[in-house]
Amino acid sequence: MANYTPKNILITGAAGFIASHVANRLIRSYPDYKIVVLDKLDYCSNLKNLNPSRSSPNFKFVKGDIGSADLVNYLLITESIDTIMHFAAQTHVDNSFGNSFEFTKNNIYGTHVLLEACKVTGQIRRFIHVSTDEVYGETDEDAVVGNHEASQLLPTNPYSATKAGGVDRLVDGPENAEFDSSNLAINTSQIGVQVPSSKTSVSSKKPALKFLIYGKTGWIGGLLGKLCEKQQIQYEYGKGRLEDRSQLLADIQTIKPTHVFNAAGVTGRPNVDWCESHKTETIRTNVSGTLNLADVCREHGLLMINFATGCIFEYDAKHPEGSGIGFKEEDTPNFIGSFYSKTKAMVEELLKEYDNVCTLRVRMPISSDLNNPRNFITKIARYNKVVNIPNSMTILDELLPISIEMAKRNLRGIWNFTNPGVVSHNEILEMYKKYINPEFKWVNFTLEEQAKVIVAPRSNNELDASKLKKEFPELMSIKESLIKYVFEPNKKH
Ligand SMILES: O=c1ccn([C@@H]2O[C@H](COP(=O)(O)OP(=O)(O)O[C@H]3O[C@H](CO)[C@@H](O)[C@H](O)[C@H]3O)[C@@H](O)[C@H]2O)c(=O)[nH]1
Repeated sequence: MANYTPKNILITGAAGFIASHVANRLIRSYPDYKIVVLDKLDYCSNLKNLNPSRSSPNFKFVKGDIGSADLVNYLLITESIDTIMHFAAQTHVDNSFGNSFEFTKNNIYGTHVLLEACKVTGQIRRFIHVSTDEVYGETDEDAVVGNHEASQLLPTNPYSATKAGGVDRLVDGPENAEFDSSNLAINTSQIGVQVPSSKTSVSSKKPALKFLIYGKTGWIGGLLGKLCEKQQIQYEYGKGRLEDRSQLLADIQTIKPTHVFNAAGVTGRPNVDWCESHKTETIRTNVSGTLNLADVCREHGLLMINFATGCIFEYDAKHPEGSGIGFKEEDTPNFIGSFYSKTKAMVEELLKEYDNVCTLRVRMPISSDLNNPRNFITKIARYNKVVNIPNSMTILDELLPISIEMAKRNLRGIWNFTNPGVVSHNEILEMYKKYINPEFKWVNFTLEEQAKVIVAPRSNNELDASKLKKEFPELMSIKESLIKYVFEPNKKH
């Protein structure tokens, strides 16, 4: 929660008196926040209240009822809502005597629908429920101490009774929810005077997540499963082939995941040169398959975390080697030297059209398992000759837990998924020598010499990891991470 800043806020009842002021103010003062307002435009609300915001790009109005679970779930998912400010309510006390059912429906059932949606989607970081001071009933005129948040609720009319009902449900909380809930009791007869909010954190409870992971036999897919077990997150591996839409549908229908991880794909054995001689197989899985899965997930309102590659760039005049100027998320790929990279760049471009996809650009992945033949360190330690070029790389031990957190935060779009900074082959092998084997020796060769022993050129680049660092300030630089996660735990000397 420490790093949480709202991005996409749902305001219910925003055409009403109080919420429209809040919505208009937020839209004006925070152009970076997307404000989605939901209101059924009942007798006590008026769309004109939102006139000041109508033309703002960060404003979206949806006419609808908070009592519709389908609508609320749909909105939370498609708009990537992370924060709810819940104002929608039937409020006219007099009406509540003759028409108490409407009050129960809106104020209790409606609130419960919202909370259930928080539980089901598992993506709401903060829920602010605007209530009323009337839940406390009458306070003696000569009372010395006013009501505090934990005071007994003694509503005296059907309206305040429904508000107390809604609040009760909120504070008890939907089980499994992981979000902060704040109750604001507002004295509507004296707008502007607010009882301070009480914060009830239920963040120690686990959210009801269920991950569907593709890539069971792969390195990253295998590690993800282990992480889920460690973090007690429910998960299952997909049985379907990515290129078979009906099998993917069957997986989603039987597993009913909250999120889908795609760590399936061909990267070639022993290396990407394999793709040069297996082009249709590469297309089938990496292109058709990935797009298929993204599309099926989109149809089901599911976020797909896609393990992609950053090997679609190479140093150029604007991003020269050693300059510290890395390629950013929005930069257009400029490396198509290998068939593998070429198709990956094409898929990335197409996936931009899918707003349910989070693309993670992994590079030269490294883990603490130095026996794994996929591990970049293992690879370069075994080659007869190695090139020596600084590159961005991904320390899986640090970054895979971050990918899970990204799913929980429902982050989308493209992310350079590497540790900040670069490290060269020789710098890694020096560390290898220091921590693992003091006898270790290696021979360097040039890219031209390397071209004679491999089929396709390899990409060398620096990715700008500042977007990831901003979201996860604790992210370590590549060299620090290498020492902490790989070399210290494997230290032999
Ligand atoms: O004789 C050699 C062969 C390769 N290399 C270098 O070793 C590194 C790894 O190359 P290679 O083993 O051929 O790996 P790739 O097949 O290019 O695989 C990398 O890129 C793939 C696609 O992104 C990822 O799936 C892999 O995990 C990642 O190691 C690169 O810097 C190469 O330039 C040498 O120094 N000497």
